[in-house]
Amino acid sequence: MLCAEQITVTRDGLPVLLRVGFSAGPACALRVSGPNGAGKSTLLRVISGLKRPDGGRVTWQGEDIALDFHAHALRVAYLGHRDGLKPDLTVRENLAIHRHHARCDVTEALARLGLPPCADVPVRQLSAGQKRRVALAALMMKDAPIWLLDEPHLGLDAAALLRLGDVTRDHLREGGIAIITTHAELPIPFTHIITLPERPASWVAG
Ligand SMILES: Nc1ncnc2c1ncn2[C@@H]1O[C@H](COP(=O)(O)OP(=O)(O)OP(=O)(O)O)[C@@H](O)[C@H]1O
Repeated sequence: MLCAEQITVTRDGLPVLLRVGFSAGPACALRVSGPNGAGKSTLLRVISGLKRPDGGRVTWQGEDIALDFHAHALRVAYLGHRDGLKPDLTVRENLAIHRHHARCDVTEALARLGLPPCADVPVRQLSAGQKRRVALAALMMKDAPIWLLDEPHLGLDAAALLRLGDVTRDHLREGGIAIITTHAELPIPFTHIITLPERPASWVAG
């Protein structure tokens, strides 16, 4: 069970998140919604352990993730706005980086995201949507129970959105957790939704 308890984050002395909480167990698909600037990406970074909250805590199986960030990083697969790929390596070589302790091999990951035609192309030559597919293939290779997807639909065409839905549903069927920020309709059976409120004007530094 993953729990966020009373998460508060401030920037420049002003709150971005104020006492946000949720629990997510096996097969939970949590949609995080809210207007631009509401703190969705910030919440994902806190759950990933990349950002420490100013108040509250995140726990996994009842234990504060702050006790061992290295262990937490191993259980999280995070897709941020940037794809985190190595531009001079081919698609296949980028995925091969994740082959140790992977939940599937490179060939399967390529196939699941429709990437075989560009498997041997350097990533820098790919379109934005193709890069996003590679990032998703890398994510599904990681044997991690917690998926954190920050606007995963960006750049994806209709076929790729269906593939995103397929791999996410498989992850949920295997007992995984998916926490997803999105402004789009995704083919994912969300079981929980949290909506972050718009930041009051008095909270936004001007
Ligand atoms: N590096 C930063 N320094 C200062 N303030 C920041 C920084 N990053 C984000 N913020 C503030 O935190 C607020 C929340 O940002 P965040 O990226 O979490 O929002 P979001 O809900 O993901 O927005 P969007 O829908 O536009 O992606 C923003 O309004 C911004 O004012």
